[in-house]
Amino acid sequence: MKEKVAVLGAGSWGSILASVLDENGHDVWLWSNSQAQVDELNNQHTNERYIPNYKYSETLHATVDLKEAVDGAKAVLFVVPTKVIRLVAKQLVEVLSELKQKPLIIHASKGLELGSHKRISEVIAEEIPSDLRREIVVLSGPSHAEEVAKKDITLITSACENLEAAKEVQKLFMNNYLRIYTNTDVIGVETGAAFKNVVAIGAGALHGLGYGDDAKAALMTRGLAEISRLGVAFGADPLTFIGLSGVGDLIVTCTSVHSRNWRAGDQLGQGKKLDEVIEDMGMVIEGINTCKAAYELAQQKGIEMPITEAIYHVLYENKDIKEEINLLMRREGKAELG
Ligand SMILES: NC(=O)C1=CN([C@@H]2O[C@H](COP(=O)(O)OP(=O)(O)OC[C@H]3O[C@@H](n4cnc5c(N)ncnc54)[C@H](O)[C@@H]3O)[C@@H](O)[C@H]2O)C=CC1
Ligand SMILES: O=C(CO)COP(=O)(O)O
Repeated sequence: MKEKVAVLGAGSWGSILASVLDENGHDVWLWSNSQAQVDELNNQHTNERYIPNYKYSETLHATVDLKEAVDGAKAVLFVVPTKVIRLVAKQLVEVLSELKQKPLIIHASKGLELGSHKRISEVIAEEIPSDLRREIVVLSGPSHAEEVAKKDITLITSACENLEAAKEVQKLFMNNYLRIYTNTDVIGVETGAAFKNVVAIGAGALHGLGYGDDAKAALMTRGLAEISRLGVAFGADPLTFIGLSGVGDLIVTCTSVHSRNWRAGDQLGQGKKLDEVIEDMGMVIEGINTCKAAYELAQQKGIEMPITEAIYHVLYENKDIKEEINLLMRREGKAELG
C-alpha cells in the first residue's frame, strides 16, 4: 500500500533511504535545512555533495518546510546526525501538535547523546510525547549509502519491542536488494550501532599506520568484546552483538573505504590532525562524539574498555597512536573470556 513517509535529514543515508522508499512505491518527502540542497534535489534530482553521480527519482519530493514534509505522513524517519536528534525532535513536536497526527517514528542514526549518554530512541521518546506518535523503530546494520545507491545487496535490522511495528518497517523498506530482519532488542541494536564507530576509527588508524590483517582482526574481535560488555551493562541481549547490527556492522565499518569513521582513523594514522580530518570529511564522523560518551560511561560504570580508552586518549588528549598501541600490548596477560 502506498504511504506518505517523511525523511528528516538529506545527507548520504537519509537521501538514499528516501530513494529506496520511493522505489518501493511510497510518497516520499525528504526534509532538509538547506534551500540550495532542496532546489538541487527537486530540479537536478542530484545530491552531489553527499552521493556524487547519482540520479534521484523525479517522484521524490524535497522541502525545507517540515510541516509540508510531515503533513499526512504515516511514518517519519530521522536520519540526522545524533547531535541534532533532540533539536529536530523538538521541531517535529511543534508540527505534530499543529497537525494533530500520530505517525510511526523510525530512526536510522547511530550514536549516543553527549552528556546524557542516552540512546537515540530514548531522546526521541523523551521529546515526542506518546499522544503525538506511535512506536519508535530503529533501523540499523551493515549498510553504506554508496552501496545501497548501486542496489548492491544489503541486509539490516528493524528493531522495536513491539514486533508488529518492527514488521511494519520491515515491509516498508524490503525489496530485492535490501533485506530486513526484525529484532526486539532495541538496546542491543542501538548500542552496537553506536560503539562500532569507535572501533572503526581504531581500525582505520591501524591501516594508516601500516599494520597488517592480524592486527585488524585482533582489534575487531577485542573491540566486539568491549561493545558487548558495555551494551550488556545497558541491558542488551548479548546475542544481538553477533547479529547484523553488532558484528555485521562492526565488520563493514572496520573494513569499508566508504566508512567515514574508518577513513577518519586512516588519516589520523597517517599523521593528519583531527581538526583537519573533520574539516575535510564534510560529513558526520559519529565515532568521535560516541568515543567520548563510551569513555565516560566506562569510567562511571567501572567497565574495562582499554581500546575505547586508547582511542579517547588519541582523539581528546592528543596522545600518540603508536604509544597507545604499545600500552595496549603491554597490559598484563588476561583470560580471553570474562
Ligand atoms: N552514510 C551511511 O551510509 C550511513 C549513515 N548512518 C547514520 O545516519 C546518520 C546520518 O548520517 P549521514 O546521512 O551519513 O550523514 P551526512 O553527514 O551525510 O548528512 C547529514 C545530514 O544531516 C543534515 N543536518 C545536520 N543538522 C541538521 C539539522 N539541524 N536539521 C536538519 N538537517 C540537519 C545535514 O545538512 C546533512 O544533510 C548518522 O547517525 C550515521 O551514523 C547509518 C547507516 C549508514
Ligand atoms: O553505519 C555505517 C555503516 O553501517 C556508516 O558508517 P560511517 O558513518 O563510518 O560511514
